[in-house]
Amino acid sequence: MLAKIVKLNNGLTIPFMGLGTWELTNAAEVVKEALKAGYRCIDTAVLYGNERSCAEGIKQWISEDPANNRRQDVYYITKLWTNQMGYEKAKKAIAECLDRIQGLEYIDLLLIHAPTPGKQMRLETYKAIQEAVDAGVVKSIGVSNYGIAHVKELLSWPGLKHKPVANEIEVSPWCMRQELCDYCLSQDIQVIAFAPFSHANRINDPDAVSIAEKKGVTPAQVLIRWSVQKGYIPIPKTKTLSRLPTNLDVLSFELSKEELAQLDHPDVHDPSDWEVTTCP
Ligand SMILES: NC(=O)C1=CN([C@@H]2O[C@H](COP(=O)(O)OP(=O)(O)OC[C@H]3O[C@@H](n4cnc5c(N)ncnc54)[C@H](OP(=O)(O)O)[C@@H]3O)[C@@H](O)[C@H]2O)C=CC1
Ligand SMILES: O=C1Nc2ccccc2C1=O
Repeated sequence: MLAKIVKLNNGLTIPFMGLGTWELTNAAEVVKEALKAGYRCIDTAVLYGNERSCAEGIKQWISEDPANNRRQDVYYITKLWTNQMGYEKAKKAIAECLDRIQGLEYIDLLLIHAPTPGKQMRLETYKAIQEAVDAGVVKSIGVSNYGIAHVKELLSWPGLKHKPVANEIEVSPWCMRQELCDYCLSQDIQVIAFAPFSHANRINDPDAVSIAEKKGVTPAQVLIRWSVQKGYIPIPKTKTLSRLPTNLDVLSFELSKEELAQLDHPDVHDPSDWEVTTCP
């Protein structure tokens, strides 16, 4: 039986999957409906331009039933964009993130969106986000799109005070990143798996479709379940309200070892978005 929450290396927990919000223009509505359907983790970013709207959806959900829908039951993730890196810029950017979600009080997980601006910027930014944890306005911190070398750089940095709890990276059967995922998990860093459908490019994959038909579920559920069974935290996106409950319903069935192997494509590396895990 898979747990609905995953323990982080700082003792806190994160829901077993989340809702992606990239390109959601009606984020408030989708987020509120997702929470009503049972989602408890929302992934946004400064880049997406919808942090305010995501927060609005969370606040609306809380206000509909404040006795049962509580702030602490929702896990809110956001990310600093590459032009907000560097110590001073990151400090300012964190204040702006908090300002946009007024009423939610804190960010559950703040990530550095990408390693691209270079070592000095990465570590200066990390210093700033560590201070946000010390100030109590951010509960956990982590990274995104970091490769093994970037994670090692951070773990061996003398200034490290709060270990990253997660690395958000693209992972799907067509972008398995086995070495990177294994390395993160070996360091007790959770893998948040973005683009589990490879941006919908792979939703009609014949293997996913045939396994789905056999089990009476959708190919999307099969791909999300693949990620969960690998030990990752998938964050599929949908703007289609009717897809929210089925995408979340992945704990009621199981993929066999053979089915997992049928889906695996260890020799394929086909990222759907960007590939920056190997940048200097
Ligand atoms: N840290 C980073 O650098 C990155 C992070 N991310 C995060 O990961 C999230 C997920 O990745 P994303 O790129 O959105 O791609 P996904 O792999 O989640 O695919 C989303 C697409 O799948 C479609 N879809 C969703 N559910 C179903 C279903 N049940 N049946 C058929 N089609 C379906 C959606 O269509 P529709 O919406 O029309 O229903 C949409 O077109 C992002 O939203 C973002 O939060 C993504 C990329 C980079
Ligand atoms: O969700 C995302 N989609 C993207 C496309 C390009 C770069 C970053 C991202 C995201 O974070």
